[in-house]
Amino acid sequence: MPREVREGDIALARGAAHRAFTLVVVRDYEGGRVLLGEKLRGFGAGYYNGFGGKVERGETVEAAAARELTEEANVEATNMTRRGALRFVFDDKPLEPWLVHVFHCSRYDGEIAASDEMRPEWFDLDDVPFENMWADDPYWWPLFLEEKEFVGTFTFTNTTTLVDYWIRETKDLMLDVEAMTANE
Ligand SMILES: Nc1[nH]c(=O)nc2c1ncn2[C@H]1C[C@H](O)[C@@H](COP(=O)(O)OP(=O)(O)OP(=O)(O)O)O1
Repeated sequence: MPREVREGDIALARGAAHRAFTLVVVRDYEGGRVLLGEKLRGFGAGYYNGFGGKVERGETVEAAAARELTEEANVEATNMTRRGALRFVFDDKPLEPWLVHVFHCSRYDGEIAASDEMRPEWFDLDDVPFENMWADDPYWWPLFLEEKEFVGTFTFTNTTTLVDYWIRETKDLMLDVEAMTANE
């Protein structure tokens, strides 16, 4: 079982700067469903997850989130909001900690379609496949579904085994993101 720790108790591995990523979860309010994708290749292959990827040099986090959703699920978000910032610290690979910016989207243009990276699939809210998702997901999904903003840190060993974590709601997400990246 992963251990819950106090905020600040997780030292950043090697003091490395974060690598920024995005993660977009599409929610269909009328249908009571969320859209996830089965990752077909690369990091996290085999897991279901939201859509996202690396923020490219010179790109804003928002632009990266929109771009990745289009690349991976073939739709253009028309209302995306930032909802969380999750830091992932690994003791093996990758070496640098990740900062994943989580977004919520409930309206989009276009037809959802698979890409060579993701196979999209709708899930009822009470049937989210946590057994086939990253081990941190059960800790922040409740906050996401309750429309809260949240920040947290998760430490992994052997890339995918969750060792310890903290997670909390935030009333000022951007202030917390600034604090998390203050030394970069
Ligand atoms: N522990 C974790 N929990 C989670 O829910 N999502 C995670 C996660 N660790 C990584 N992610 C997400 C963040 C991001 O959306 C995705 C990883 O991004 P990718 O490796 O797919 O990046 P790119 O699409 O830029 O990669 P390439 O195009 O293959 O270079 O997985």
